[in-house]
Amino acid sequence: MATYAMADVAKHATANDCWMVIGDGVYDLTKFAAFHPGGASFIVAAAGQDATEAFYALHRSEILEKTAKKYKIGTLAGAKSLAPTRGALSKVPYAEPSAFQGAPSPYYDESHVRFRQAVRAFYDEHVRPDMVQKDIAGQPPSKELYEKLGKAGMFATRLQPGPWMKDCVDNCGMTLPGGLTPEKFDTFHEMIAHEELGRLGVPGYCDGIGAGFVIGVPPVLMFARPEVRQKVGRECIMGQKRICLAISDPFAGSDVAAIQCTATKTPDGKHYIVNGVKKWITNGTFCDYFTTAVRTGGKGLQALSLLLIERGEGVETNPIKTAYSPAAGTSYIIFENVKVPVENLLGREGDGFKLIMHNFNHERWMIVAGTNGAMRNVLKECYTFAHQRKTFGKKLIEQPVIRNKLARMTSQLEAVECWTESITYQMGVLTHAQQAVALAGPIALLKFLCTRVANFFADESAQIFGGRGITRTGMGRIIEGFNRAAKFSAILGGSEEVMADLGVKQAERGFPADARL
Ligand code: HEM
Repeated sequence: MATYAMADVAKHATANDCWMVIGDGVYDLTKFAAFHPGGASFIVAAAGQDATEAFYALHRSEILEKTAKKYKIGTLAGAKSLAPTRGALSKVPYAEPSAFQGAPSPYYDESHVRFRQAVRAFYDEHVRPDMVQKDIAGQPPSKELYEKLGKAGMFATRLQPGPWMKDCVDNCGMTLPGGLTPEKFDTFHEMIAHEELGRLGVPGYCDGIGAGFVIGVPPVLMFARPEVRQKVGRECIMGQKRICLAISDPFAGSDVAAIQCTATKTPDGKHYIVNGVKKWITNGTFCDYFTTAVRTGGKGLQALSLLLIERGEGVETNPIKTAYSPAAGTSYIIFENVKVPVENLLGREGDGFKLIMHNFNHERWMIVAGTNGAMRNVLKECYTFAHQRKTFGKKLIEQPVIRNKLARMTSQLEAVECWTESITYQMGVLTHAQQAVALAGPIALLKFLCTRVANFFADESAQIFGGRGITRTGMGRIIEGFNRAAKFSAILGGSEEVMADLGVKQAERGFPADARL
């Protein structure tokens, strides 16, 4: 591409011959002006000039990569590119957890930095380019994308460390991001994997990328019979098949004991016949397997079991319209006389509640990690916008009221992240049984805190962005999307109220009988 001086650009300063500079690029916008969504007049007014500041006051960088690409005719001599680099860590204050902006930390080493960059670069290349359009169109991630994600280890690294990772590396041709090995993979790599997906800032489409997998496959990997475990585990980790977790039904959300869906054994003892309904099941509209809570006996928690149901006769999945995109595949599922082999029982009959609880701590922690990632991105957006946007003749960052909002958001997120790291460390060193005793309460309280802070973020970030914070496309699209989805984390995996109560009740268990003021 040609290199121009500013004097060359200045010669093309009319509606019929309209060049301008944005960043380090020289654009000929003569033909585009009439199609400009903001109107032709702005383009013509900037003809022959360096429009960088005006452009960034009103647009996101991605517009240059997409719409403007075909109008780029060269670069400006000596100018610096402002385009974000694929996979790069941000230098915007607090846009990354402190260890990823150079601060020392006991939790991370160089492999975590490489891993975060590789995961981000993968998403930048394979997901970011069309995620917004697909989210708006309500189109779930394609089968091809699922397989690409599987092969690149993007699903495996969103599971707890376990033998399944090495199995897929050794036997299914899977590689791991950033040259990681299964032996090196730990709970912090996993936390980063969840954060990075949340960070993409398109909650509906991104939940379409395996939100069902991360909660649906662990019971299969841990409690299925060996043949079922290997087959289904590999298929799902490699992205060839899709799975979801079907616990809630219309009468039972956080109140798992009220589940009504039944599974009755056939007289020959070879099958279960499943009847019932499940509601709010993420990824249900497009998945192949359903890890399902069913009632195999009478009433109460002891009559619950977990069953792996394959899509087939008698399984009907219908979309539920939620506040975010149908790309997440949120579903209402009807099981009508579905025949399921008894080999698909996970654990033993009556173990359902135990297995669900086993999964819940991890699910709640995972929701926290994803929400933290989303909040980091919102914070980055807010700091950056506050520098780009001018009102009353000043940049937003020069207004004390905006700095106060940033201070409150930053300090709250830093506090949540530090507690998340501390619990992540404990998860990595405690056995599962120890975690169930020691971490159920703290994880519940962490989720409670995290989603309260997310609520605060939703509120304050929209105030910083103003009208753009309530607009689906354009500069504030991430803020608007975050606002629409912030409630999901506060409800899914155990509501905020249940989390708070559980946390304190768990603490009560260890209350010393001799404690006095
Ligand atoms: C390569 C050059 C440009 C391209 C490709 C471009 C593209 C766009 C697009 C796609 C939108 C709609 C954004 C949305 O989804 O809300 C938009 C809006 C707008 N653009 Fe541009 N634009 C360019 C340059 C400029 C320049 C130089 C100015 C003037 C200084 C300008 C002023 C505006 C305004 C005022 C809006 C309305 C959006 C708002 O107020 O938030 N544009 N532009």
